[in-house]
Parts: sequence; structure tokens; C-alpha cells
Amino acid sequence: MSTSSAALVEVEAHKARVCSLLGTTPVERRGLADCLDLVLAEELLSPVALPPFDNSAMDGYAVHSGELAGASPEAPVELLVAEDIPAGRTDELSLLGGTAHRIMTGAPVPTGADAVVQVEWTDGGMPRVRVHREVKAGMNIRRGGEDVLAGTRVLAAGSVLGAAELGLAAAVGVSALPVFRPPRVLVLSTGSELVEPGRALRHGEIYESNGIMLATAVRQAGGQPELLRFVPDDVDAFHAALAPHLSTVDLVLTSGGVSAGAYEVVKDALSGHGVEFTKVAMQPGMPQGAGWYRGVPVVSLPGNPVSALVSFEVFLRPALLAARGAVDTERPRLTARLVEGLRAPAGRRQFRRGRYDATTGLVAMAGGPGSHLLSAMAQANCLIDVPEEVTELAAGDPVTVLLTR
Ligand SMILES: Nc1nc2c(c(=O)[nH]1)N[C@H]1C(S)=C(S)[C@@H](COP(=O)(O)OP(=O)(O)OC[C@H]3O[C@@H](n4cnc5c(N)ncnc54)[C@H](O)[C@@H]3O)O[C@H]1N2
Ligand code: MOO
Repeated sequence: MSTSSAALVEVEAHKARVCSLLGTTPVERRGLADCLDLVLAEELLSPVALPPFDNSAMDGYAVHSGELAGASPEAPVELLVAEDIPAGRTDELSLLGGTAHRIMTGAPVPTGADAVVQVEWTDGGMPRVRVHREVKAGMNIRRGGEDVLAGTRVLAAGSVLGAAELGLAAAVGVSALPVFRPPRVLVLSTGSELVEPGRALRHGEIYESNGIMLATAVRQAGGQPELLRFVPDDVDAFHAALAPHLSTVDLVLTSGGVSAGAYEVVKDALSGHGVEFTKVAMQPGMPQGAGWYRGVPVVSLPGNPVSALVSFEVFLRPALLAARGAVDTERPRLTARLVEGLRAPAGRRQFRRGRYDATTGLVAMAGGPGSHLLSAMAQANCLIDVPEEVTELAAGDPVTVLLTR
């Protein structure tokens, strides 16, 4: 580490600190419809076999395959159709010699039948059917247990529940699953210059944007945000805004008011109460706060919008994913080649916004390094991770990128 970064906390150390603030959230049983994207807390063993019984893969006729030997269009085999078996018929049937049962896809195959001949290979007749092709034993029968054996594991603990996983749970007859509750995050922006979007601005005012941005990032990381919008740079107002929510949230996430100015509301309100404010060897996102306030974990991000969102990516996204039980908490990383050169400050790990092109393996810069350049961030699909000791890179140099979308 260079002398200029001697007083700074390393990115990985701050990341570990933020992660350590949040344990995993409590496990609760939820109906399948409320489980999308949640993480399964325990493995799921199937109470049943899948399919639960031998059933037909085609609409046609259940037969003894041996009775159709030599069947052809010129010499069809004629069978008496004894039963009609639609899907959902629950009585147990058997097939006598010289007969067939008409059967539909998904219906139980009668005992004694060893194949289903599809209706297209017959004249479709009732109550007699003429079959004009041979079938092999086993044809068009889906065997019970072929997909899942009763008692075996169908979902591992840690599975992220999507359409296929939830469909599988329902298919084995399970209606609710044990999942980690999404972490509840109070999102609070600070700044006397902030105005709610939709209102007129006076000189010196700006629209508040970190609130919706961070609340959305929380939701994308699988958390449940509660957006308090913003409070002015006033310590009493800050405490008053926070107090009613402390008993119901897993994390307080603030933005703004953490650097070195005369009105740093978050720093002033929380320093000395368990939240530590430090400078991290990172650009953007140097001033950071983390700790506990009245028993609740607090993470305080810098106010500059790009600093706030990059800090979220680097520190909070992995922490929130870990809190909700996810095994894979990191963005995909890969090596790309720079379209153009860049400069980075010595002793600070720089996260530049980039556009990665998977077909060429090249990454172009999305805007400059300024932490106020939010429109460039909206153009980006990755962060270019430039190590602390690197101060200059040329076009064509390899860099590590984190794919953010
Ligand atoms: N003397 C120093 N000044 C600054 C330092 C420093 O080390 N010494 N650090 C700079 C860095 S780096 C950053 S990052 C910022 C962080 O400042 P704060 O966290 O105190 O944030 P604010 O001053 O409240 O705001 C910074 C910037 O962002 C705008 N902002 C804030 N909140 C929102 C919001 N919710 N929506 C939209 N925009 C927001 C705010 O208007 C400011 O322009 O400090 C540097 N200064
Ligand atoms: O670190 Mo600040 O976050 O560069 O703008």
C-alpha cells in the first residue's frame, strides 16, 4: 500500500465488516406463490415418486405389443376396445388378451399392457380399433419413479427458488417451503438540498434520487426495502425519522452526510453511538460508515449517487445476499480488454463504469470517473475493477470486470 493510502481502510476489510453486521434472517414457511427468488433453508425430500404411476405419453391405445406383430397398413391388426381411460380415471384396470383400452396422455397404463400405440397409427376406431403398425414393448409408457424416486432429494438447501424449482415442489405435493425471510432494509437519504421529484426546484436544490435507487438495489438483491425518502441535514430530525422504524428493520441504510463538511448529519448523529466512520481506499465511495445503532445494523453510504450505488454493489449486495441465505453472493467476474486507456489514483481501488461486449471481449468506459455522473452509470453493464497499485492502463490491456447486468 502506498503512503497516501496508509490511513485508508482496504475495500476487502470494509466489505467483511459490513457483511459481519448482518447474520442470516429467520427461516419461515411460505406458500409457494410467495417464494419467488427466495432461498430454500432446508433440502426438500420428495414424499412421492414422479411420475407417481406408469402413465401414457401419447393419446392412443394401451396394448400387448406382442399382439401387434406384423401389423401394417396392408395387414392391420384389429382389437376390441374394452375400456376408455381418460387422464384422471382412478380405478385400477387390467388388459385382457385380444383387447385394447383407449387411453389419453397422462392416464394410468392398465396392468398387463406393455405399450401404447399412438392414435395416428390406428384408424381411431371404437369399439374396435385397427392398428396398422407394430410397437415395441415399453413404447409411449412413462414409468413411475422415472423422474424422481420417493424419499430422494429434489432441491438442495440454498437453492434459489424460480419457476422450475417451485413447479417441482408443487409436483411432489408440497405447498409451502422453509425459506430465509428477505432482509428488511430502511432506506433513508439525507440532505437539505433535496427535493422530491415532481416538484419545482429552486436554485441550489436537486431532486432526491438515491432513495429510489438504493431501495431498488435492495429489492434486486432480494431485500425488502422500506423507503423513508429523505430528511434535512438536522440531527434531531434524523433521529426522529429513524426512531419509529428501529424495531422492525434488519438494517438501516443511509446515504449522504458522511464526509468532512460542517453539516454531516449522519456522521454527527451516529458517531459515538456504535457507528464508525472511515475512509476506504476506493474510488468512488471513499467515506463510509458501518456499525450498530440501538441494536440495529447501520450502513452509511456517501451521498454522491454513483458513490452510493457502487458502494452498494461492492459492500451491501454481497452482505444482503448472504443474509438471505444465498450461497453465490458475488457478481460474475471475467477478464476483458480495454477499448481505451484510463488513469486511476494511487492507493485507491477504482471501480470505473463500463460497457462490456461479450462478442468481442472488449470493455469501453461509460463516462468519466466522477461520482456525480449518474447518466453514465445508467449506460453501464459492468464495473471495471482497477487494483489499488495500478495508476495507468492502456488500450488493449486486460482488466477484471464485474458484470452488473
Ligand atoms: N473535504 C472533503 N470533502 C469531501 C470529501 C473529503 O474526503 N473531504 N469526500 C468527498 C467524497 S469522495 C464524497 S463521495 C462525498 C460524500 O459526501 P457525503 O456523503 O457527505 O454526501 P453529501 O455531501 O450529503 O452529498 C454529496 C453529493 O451527493 C448529492 N446527494 C446526496 N444525497 C443525495 C440524494 N439522496 N439524491 C441525489 N443526490 C444526492 C449531494 O447533493 C452532493 O452533491 O464528499 C466529498 N467531499
Ligand atoms: O469517493 Mo467519492 O465517493 O469519490 O465521490
